[in-house]
Amino acid sequence: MTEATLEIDRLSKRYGELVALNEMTFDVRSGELFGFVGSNGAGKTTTMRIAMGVLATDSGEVRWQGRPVDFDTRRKIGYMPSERGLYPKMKVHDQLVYLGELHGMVAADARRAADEWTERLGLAERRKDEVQKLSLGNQQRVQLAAALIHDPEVLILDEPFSGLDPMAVDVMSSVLREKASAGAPVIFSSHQLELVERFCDRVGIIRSGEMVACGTVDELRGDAALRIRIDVPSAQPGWNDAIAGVRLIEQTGSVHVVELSPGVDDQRLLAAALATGPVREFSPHRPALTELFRNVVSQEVAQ
Ligand SMILES: Nc1ncnc2c1ncn2[C@@H]1O[C@H](COP(=O)(O)OP(=O)(O)OP(=O)(O)O)[C@@H](O)[C@H]1O
Repeated sequence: MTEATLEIDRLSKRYGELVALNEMTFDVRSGELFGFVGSNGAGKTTTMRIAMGVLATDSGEVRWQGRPVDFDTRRKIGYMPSERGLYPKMKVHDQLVYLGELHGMVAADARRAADEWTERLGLAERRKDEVQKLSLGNQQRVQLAAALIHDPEVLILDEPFSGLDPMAVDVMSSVLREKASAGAPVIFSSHQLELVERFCDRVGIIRSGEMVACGTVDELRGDAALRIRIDVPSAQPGWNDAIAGVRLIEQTGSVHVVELSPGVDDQRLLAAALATGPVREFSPHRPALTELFRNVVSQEVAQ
């Protein structure tokens, strides 16, 4: 394990009978953008709150640079809670300076950082406004500034993109990428799977408090069964029935997406397709993260 890694090691958490986390384990490496996804109630917020130390774990450990996260280490983490944690009546700039000082910055440094981040995040005109007078999207920008003000070594962000307009998504994305490029591990939760797929280096899909798939989107695809997209305009229904291990997933007009069981020879399928007449398309179908996610969720239902 490299030193600059945030390790989430077998975290378990119960609320009475409810198992919120069951040995949740993964790591986020230096310079990496890690997308943390899962259904509502899967355990994302619980994991992040434990990692930040605002919630106690029943068992397991969170480590940063090989050492358990403690009070001092926590000051090196930038955290954006899902419930948002700003003081509504405090002015934007004052609030950021105050939060910077809480993290141990001297006032002049905190003021300079508040100037820089409000500028960078498009809030320069709003510095003297009370937070409660800002739109939700702008409050979220302030929340991001609050997570960044003390130049943290690690970023843990709970749904930072929810409710942002496309311009704000771009600003948020470039800031997070910049922090990762500077060496920080960046973990964020999101239900916007297209964005996660486009943006993250690795993705962790959790289900019922456990990590069930973790890796690059390509690696996650590697675990999925091979799917092929075939356009056979002259085919009659049942044209592929003779080949065992081929399952029709969807059909739109003459375009079929089929799934092949392990060991099924795709060339036999191609021969069957050619036997129907012209074949306009025959290509591996690369499932999007949304589809991979649905597969994981449907396994949950099937269990
Ligand atoms: N304080 C609490 N008391 C009891 N149960 C709780 C508490 N906090 C969370 N839970 C439960 O723990 C489970 C995990 O919740 P958590 O908020 O971590 O999920 P999540 O993945 O962040 O969900 P979402 O995508 O909806 O934000 C859920 O079943 C939730 O109802």
